[in-house]
Amino acid sequence: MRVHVADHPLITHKLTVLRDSQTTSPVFRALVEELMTLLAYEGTRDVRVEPVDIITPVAPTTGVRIADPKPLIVPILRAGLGMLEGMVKLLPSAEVGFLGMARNEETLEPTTYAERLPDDLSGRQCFVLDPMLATGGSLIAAIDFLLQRGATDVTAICILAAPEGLEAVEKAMYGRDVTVVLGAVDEKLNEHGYIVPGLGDAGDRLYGTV
Ligand SMILES: O=P(O)(O)OC[C@H]1O[C@H](OP(=O)(O)OP(=O)(O)O)[C@H](O)[C@@H]1O
Ligand SMILES: O=c1cc[nH]c(=O)[nH]1
Ligand SMILES: [Mg+2]
Repeated sequence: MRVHVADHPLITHKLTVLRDSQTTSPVFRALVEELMTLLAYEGTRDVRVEPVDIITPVAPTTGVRIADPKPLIVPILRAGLGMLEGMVKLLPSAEVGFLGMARNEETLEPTTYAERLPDDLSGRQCFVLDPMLATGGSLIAAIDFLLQRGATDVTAICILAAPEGLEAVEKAMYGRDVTVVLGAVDEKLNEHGYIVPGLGDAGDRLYGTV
């Protein structure tokens, strides 16, 4: 498994505003989308392309286009939904599938409550979107799901991770064609499984249930 932590002052700046408990839901939503666009640049570095012949006003040339089968973007509901728009802006030809997952706040175990994905993902390149990688349980379950359906390579894009969760994902995905792109790796998890310093509950902050 490959891990890439974005190291860019614009990302760190936007992350600081995102973390601030005074930041309102509308601003939080806008920042998640902007951060997604910046992380997508890194996350799509290995997107598959194929050659295409075109004619410019001056001369014929060969360029590239996103290859078939088109990539599949999979936001993990709810919080991953906040990242979807930023990703489809950069990859408008991609297909979108959905996984609904909720972490039990006592046991910290994830459950999958909704799934809307193509049955056969053979040969598909998948991009999983979830802002938070805490214990890693949700991301491991989501990636396992896609690999079992035949996905060949999976890139997860997360805004924040805890070192404990990242290690768990690395262990679970050892030897698999999986890449994790992160905005930052924070200090630790607290006793409630929250990322410290983190940003709180991403789903609640996006959709205003606090
Ligand atoms: O790494 P983990 O310990 O599994 O935690 C991370 C998960 O927790 C959050 O979702 P949550 O379960 O709060 O659902 P929500 O997006 O509906 O708020 C987050 O968006 C991840 O999916
Ligand atoms: O810090 C955390 C951990 C899990 N889910 C979140 O939304 N935030
Ligand atoms: Mg939540």
